[in-house]
Order: sequence, then structure tokens, then C-alpha cells
Amino acid sequence: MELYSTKKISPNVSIGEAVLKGLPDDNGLYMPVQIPELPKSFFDGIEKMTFQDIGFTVSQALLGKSVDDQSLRKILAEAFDFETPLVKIKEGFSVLELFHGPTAAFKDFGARFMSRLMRYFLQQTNQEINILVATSGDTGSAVGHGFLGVEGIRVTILYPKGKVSDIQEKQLTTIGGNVSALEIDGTFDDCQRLVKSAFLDEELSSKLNLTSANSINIARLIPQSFYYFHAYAQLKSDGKPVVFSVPSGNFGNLCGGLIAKKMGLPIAHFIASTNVNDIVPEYLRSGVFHARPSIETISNAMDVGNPSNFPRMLALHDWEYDKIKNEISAFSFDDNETKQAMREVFNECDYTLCPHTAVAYLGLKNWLQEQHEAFNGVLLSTAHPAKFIDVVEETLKAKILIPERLQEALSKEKVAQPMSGKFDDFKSWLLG
Ligand SMILES: N[C@@H](CCOP(=O)(O)O)C(=O)O
Repeated sequence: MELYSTKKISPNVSIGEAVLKGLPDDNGLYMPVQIPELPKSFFDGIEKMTFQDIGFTVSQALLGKSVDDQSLRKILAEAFDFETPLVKIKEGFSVLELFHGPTAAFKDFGARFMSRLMRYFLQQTNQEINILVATSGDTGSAVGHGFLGVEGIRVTILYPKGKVSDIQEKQLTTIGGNVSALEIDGTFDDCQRLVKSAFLDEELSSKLNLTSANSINIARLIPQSFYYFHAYAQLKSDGKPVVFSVPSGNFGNLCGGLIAKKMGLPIAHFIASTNVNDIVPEYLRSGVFHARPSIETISNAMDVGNPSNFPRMLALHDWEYDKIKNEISAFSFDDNETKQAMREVFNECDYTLCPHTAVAYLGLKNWLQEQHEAFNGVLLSTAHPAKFIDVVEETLKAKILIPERLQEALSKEKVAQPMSGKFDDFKSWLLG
């Protein structure tokens, strides 16, 4: 697998280099030079395949010979040791529950695969690396857990003070070991800016061997394509075209689906569903991409004002606006609409959505209303509702159970270093 930079200035690299480096020096994003199409025989038998078998075929096609088959099978078996159920809640609406991993969010798919792939490539180089990860709620703990105890790797999580849920904060500040948390006085965009500035700082890069575990690292996107195949496999016999509604913030999740489609998965359409941080819906309406400061919402993991993966969305559509518009519809919703959707699904379907999945539900519902044929709609359910227990219980006027793995974090003491949003402070801390 050879990768190019979306800015097209830095040289092409191998997958091992791209994973360990995270970002090219020209500040673009790594993308595969070629995305292979999978053979028809794979799709003919896909409904009989396990999640891990699907993951093996997809990642083997993408990674080529850079990882041997035995190691790849081991990476997949260790990373995906939990269920990914597809639950039909009503006609045309199924929820793909991506929250059964250790940190109860879809980020476990990317983080657990990435940590093992990085370890595989690191063993061949004898390097030590420092991972910087910005989080608006879910990525931080998934990456922290994915890399906990991995020799030669230090992880620093940056999260915005007061802008993640209580459970999310406990999860990402209680990991310990080789994982530290910085509580940044600012927004998620500030956290992301600090991380990106660190990569561009020559002194830091030369002294610390920095890399990223956000979805700007291509290793996160490969596994985020597997579950699109897995959902399709379960719906295939039904015969109706499949559409995915993706709760979106940094747009890494949607890019995983776009890669799956390029590999031949017959996805009829994508719905990008956002909260009021509607940078991409606005782009699809106007053709203008205008990053702006993020606004706080109840679907906080999607409070992103400058979606990092936007250049990848362009690259996957040959930088043509019309091609993107044909493939993706986008909708945005405010908190009141989101709460209303949570109540609607709870009362009608006896199913509890987290605020992010509720945004996806609204996106699908709106899009289906404009169609004249029947579709199988899949909502990617990105997090367990208990991660947002206060807003969920208050909205539904009902009690929800907190899974044991989340309760465990709640019983621990928060350890986080408070920090301003100034780059100089962050740099001194890293160097110190
Ligand atoms: N939604 C994320 C923000 C970071 O996104 P990523 O997918 O680029 O890592 C979060 O929950 O932290």
C-alpha cells in the first residue's frame, strides 16, 4: 500500500511509515494511491462471513504484503473481541451498535486495530513514539485504552475543560500508566490546533518522535470501513438498497464508509448527520467550506468546527463538488430536535439512542421522506447512551443502566493536568 499526501508536496510513503508518522510534513493527510476493488466472490459469500473474516479480506487487500497474514489475523482477533449487533428498530431503520467495545464508543474499532498495527511496525524499527490525541469525548479513552501498557509508546490526551460528559471525563483521566490527560482551557478545536501545531514544530518533532492517533492517521480509517461491510452482509438477503446515516464531527467515520464503497460495497447513499456544527452540510449547500469555532451541544463528541477529514472526502471524489453532492446528503439538527428524536424512538420503538445516534436518526428520517422507493437505512450508533446519562435520563424521564465497564471508571480518581490553550505552554510541558 503506497500513500500520498492530499497536499501532494510530501513524498509518497509505505503504510508502515504513514502509520508511525501520522501526518505528512506538508500538513496534508495520507491517502492510498490505489484503493483496490474486492472480487465479486467476496460479496457473493459475505453473509456467511464473521466480522474478523471480513476485516481480514478488507485489510489484506488494503495493506498488501506489508503485514503477514498470521500477524494480521492475530491483530484482528485481539482487536475485535466484542460483538457488533445490528438491531432493527422499525421498518427501514436499523441501528448498528458500535459501542460494545471496552470504552463503549465506535472509536474502539479504530484505536484497538491501530495500536496493534503500530506495535507491529514499531517492532521492526526499534523506535519509541509519543502519541498526541485530541478528543471531544470518545477518542481519548479509546486511544488510551488501546495503547495502555504498550512498550515504547507514550500517549497524551488533550480534552476541552467542561465540554465532555462526566463519564467521558472519568474514562479518559483514569487510565494511568503510559497515558496522561491534559485538561485544556478551550474547545476541541483548540485541542486539535495544539496537536497539529506540535507536529509542525521542528524542535518537538526532532526531539519527541510525535505521531497522531486521531482519525487523521490512516490506521484509524481502515478498521472503520469493516463495519459497513458487516452491516451490509446482514441486510443483503432483504434485497433493498442500503443507506448509511453517519453521526459526523471529524468525518473519519464517514470516510471509512467511502473507502468501503470504493472497494465495491454497494452502498446506495450516505447521509452525513451533524449537530449545529454544520460545516459540511453548509459546504454541500453552498460549495464553500468555512471552518468556524465549534458550538457546544448535547452531542458533544461531534462539536467540531474544522473537520479534519474533509480533505480526504475531497480526495475520494477527485476534488469534484458534484461527485460529493451525488454521493452524500447532509443534514444538521439542534439540541431540541435531537431530544425530540430521542423521545420519539424511545416511545415508538422502546429503544434508547444516545444524542449522537439521535442526530443520525433524524438525518435518515429526513432523507427517507424525500425518496420514492424503499431503502434499508442503517444508523451508525457511535456511543452507548449511558455515556451521556444526565441528558438521556432527563430527556426520556427514565432510568438507564450504566454498563460495568463504565462504572469502573466512575469509581476512580480523575488525574489531569490543567493547561491553557497556548501552544508555548503545551510545548514546554511536552519538553519537560
Ligand atoms: N469525535 C471525536 C473527536 C476526534 O475525532 P477523531 O475521530 O478524529 O479522533 C472524539 O470523540 O474525541
